[in-house]
Amino acid sequence: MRKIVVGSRRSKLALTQTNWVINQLKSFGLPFEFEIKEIVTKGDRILDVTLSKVGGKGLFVKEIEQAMIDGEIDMAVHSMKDMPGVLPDGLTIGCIPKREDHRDVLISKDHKKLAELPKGSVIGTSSLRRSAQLLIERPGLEIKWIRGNIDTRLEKLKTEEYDAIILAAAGLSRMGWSKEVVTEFLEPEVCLPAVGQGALAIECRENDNELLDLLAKFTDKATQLAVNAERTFLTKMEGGCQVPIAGFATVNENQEITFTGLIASPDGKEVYKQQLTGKDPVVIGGDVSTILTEQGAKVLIDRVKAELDQ
Ligand SMILES: NCc1[nH]cc(CCC(=O)O)c1CC(=O)O
Repeated sequence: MRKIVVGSRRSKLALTQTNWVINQLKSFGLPFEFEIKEIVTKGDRILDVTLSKVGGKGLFVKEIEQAMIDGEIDMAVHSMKDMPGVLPDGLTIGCIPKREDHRDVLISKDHKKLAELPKGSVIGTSSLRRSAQLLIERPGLEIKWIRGNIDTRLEKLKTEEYDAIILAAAGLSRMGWSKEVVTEFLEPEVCLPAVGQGALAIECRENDNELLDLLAKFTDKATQLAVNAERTFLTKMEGGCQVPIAGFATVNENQEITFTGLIASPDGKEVYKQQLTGKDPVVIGGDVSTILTEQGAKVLIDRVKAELDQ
């Protein structure tokens, strides 16, 4: 019987997601054994700087990918939104399970919704995407960076000078937090999610056909289409988490994809947003990128990146 070694970060969310996927795969009753190997990534070691300054996305996945290339592990479960747009040679996303809740949520100290928070309220987030969109909606709010895993952030809301924090609904529900901690679910019209938010990526070696056959059974077609449109947009815009970039797609019963892409300045004063519907995820993700670029979004991205480098 083949033993599949699954690499995972040591965080509670990563281990929960990894165990969930393994249990789903086991339920197919196929002749595989699974073993988890924990890997500490750069993103886990560096906790005191904002993500955008230390290199954004790849942080949580690079070391895990190297272990896969070296044959130390066979597969890994990532949050899709932590995945860079382009994968290293030899690796592939073998499976995309059905997406969890795609929304961001507001959790505030005295249960005040976004519209009710007094001017000057301090919101904890380290995502430029979230802060830019909050400032578009409520220019009077103050943003304060916050780092750490989900539990740490909820604790900091209680003990530090934050009036509210923003988290992904998917992370909360995978960790078993009840909906009761949530003050308000932010719909995509208010806070467009990160590319891939709420979805998982199961990564493996491109030539591991045995494992790829198993993983194929577990892919959700609608999620795959949506994520494909979103990631095409991400790659074409050359965004990372260094710039406020958001992209979210839904798929209807006729397999039609509606994709919305957004690029904004960190202060929320400059916004480029476009929605398209179509059948081909690569075409609509690419077309939204082209339209936003023509409107000036690429110039904005380059400017924001140059400011960060200073
Ligand atoms: N930024 C870190 C991160 N990466 C994935 C999730 C969980 C949600 C998801 O899978 O999209 C989170 C936590 C959060 O943003 O609140």
